[in-house]
Amino acid sequence: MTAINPSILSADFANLAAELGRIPSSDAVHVDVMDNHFVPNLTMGLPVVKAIREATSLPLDIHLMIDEADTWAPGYAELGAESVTFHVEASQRPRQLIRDLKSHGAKAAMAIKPKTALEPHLDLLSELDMLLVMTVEPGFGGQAFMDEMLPKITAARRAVDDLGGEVAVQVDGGINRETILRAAEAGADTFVAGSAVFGAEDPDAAIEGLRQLLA
Ligand SMILES: O=C(CO)[C@@H](O)[C@H](O)COP(=O)(O)O
Repeated sequence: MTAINPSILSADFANLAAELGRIPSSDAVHVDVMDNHFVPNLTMGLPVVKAIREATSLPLDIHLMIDEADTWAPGYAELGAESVTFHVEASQRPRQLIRDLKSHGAKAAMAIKPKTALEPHLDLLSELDMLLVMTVEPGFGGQAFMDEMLPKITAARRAVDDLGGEVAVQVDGGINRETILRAAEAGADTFVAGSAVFGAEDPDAAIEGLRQLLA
């Protein structure tokens, strides 16, 4: 099963409800929460994500690029997100956090930055619903896909397959019509795309276009 999750970081923030209406065929809406500490950019927090939750019936895939994930992440699960992704670099007790997210009914996902090695964190894999391999330095949309992350995606896929294949492997950053197949062939199954979707005249057609490339 593959999924295309458009990132609203590239949407018009002054018209978010209307923008959500332009992506009805999304598998989930990817929401980038940034705190200007963990990453050098600031987007939104719980009140805005709550408003997004109320403005759409699409599942929400929350990507937290924030410090103190252990404190803040459960709140996003509580408001009804389908999945909540925390960065392993921002959690002091990831195993407990995964349990907390699940106890609030959300899927638990963990992200790793490009410079973070995967192997030291693979012991958490069996408890996760999704692993996000960042394919750009987190913080901004519109960056180029880092081909040097392909081996990390493959390593993640192998580790997931060894466990029985229940954990999704998500990629985020620079995913577009040129790069999506490379990421898929390396082992990704869940694709976040910001500028490739919201930069298109018809965002929903852009989602369908990406899907067809994977078919
Ligand atoms: O998390 C991030 C950036 O840190 C992403 O979700 C971006 O929003 C992806 O944008 P594109 O690279 O697809 O334009």
